[in-house]
Amino acid sequence: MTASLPNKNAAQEAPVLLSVQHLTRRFGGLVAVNDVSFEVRRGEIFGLIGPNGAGKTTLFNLMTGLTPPSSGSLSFGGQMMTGLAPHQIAAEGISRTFQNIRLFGPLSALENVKIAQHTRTRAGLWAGIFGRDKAEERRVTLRAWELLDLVGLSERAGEQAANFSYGDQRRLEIARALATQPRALLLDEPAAGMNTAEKSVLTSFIREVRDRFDLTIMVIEHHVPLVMNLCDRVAVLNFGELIAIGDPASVQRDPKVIEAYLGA
Ligand SMILES: Nc1ncnc2c1ncn2[C@@H]1O[C@H](COP(=O)(O)OP(=O)(O)OP(=O)(O)O)[C@@H](O)[C@H]1O
Repeated sequence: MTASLPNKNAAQEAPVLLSVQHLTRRFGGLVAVNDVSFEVRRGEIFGLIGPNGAGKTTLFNLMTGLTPPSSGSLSFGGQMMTGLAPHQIAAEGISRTFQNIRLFGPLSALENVKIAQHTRTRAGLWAGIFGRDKAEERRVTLRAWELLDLVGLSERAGEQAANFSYGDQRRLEIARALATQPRALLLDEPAAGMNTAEKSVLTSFIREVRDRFDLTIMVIEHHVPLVMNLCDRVAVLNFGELIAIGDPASVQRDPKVIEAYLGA
């Protein structure tokens, strides 16, 4: 696996891919995401941090259609995504992983990646359930092998996902997310549950995935050294509000950010 430098300058000049405008989500009296606006440029690795309960996962849920916004909008590649169902947003090219891993535990790693491809294959979901034609099946299987190889799991393709370590399950989740051929990948705490050795290779792995698939990546992560090393820019949420955005070093020095973390 080859490490690459963050393409910070390239990302700064690249066109905007994701535009979040005044996104707000209320749950009863609680404003989980409060009038949040920012833009992510093509090719960026964009971090989203903040204390527990700050609204990070809710923001990902809003961006992937799992939770409808109370107000505000998301556009992707200039196209409005607000109001689309999760499978439509995935088909447009925004894919994600989850904080609580959502693999099919009893199925093999290979089957997990094959099933994830249904949003992109010609025959769609019905074929995922009732079987594809032979040529399509071969293509889907080959691509699943390629993705497992990329995340370093091809030698365990036949093993049940439930038997994998946390770190390997997270890598398998990334392979699944890539199976839909996204343009943007949203990673919700990819280092959670990983041991130190797994965490140390995660940065170069995520950069390699970005470079190889020409992706734009947003990442929620509590592990601060990882965020600081990995991300071109970082946004900070606190009580649902965007309190800081910028390069990792300046965000880390921002008094509002320091106060949010010390007060948490
Ligand atoms: N479906 C829901 N119904 C009611 N409240 C919710 C719901 N989802 C999230 N919340 C609340 O919204 C707030 C933001 O939660 P969210 O999970 O987005 O935070 P987070 O920044 O991802 O936290 P963590 O770092 O702990 O995962 C919390 O107060 C949470 O309890």
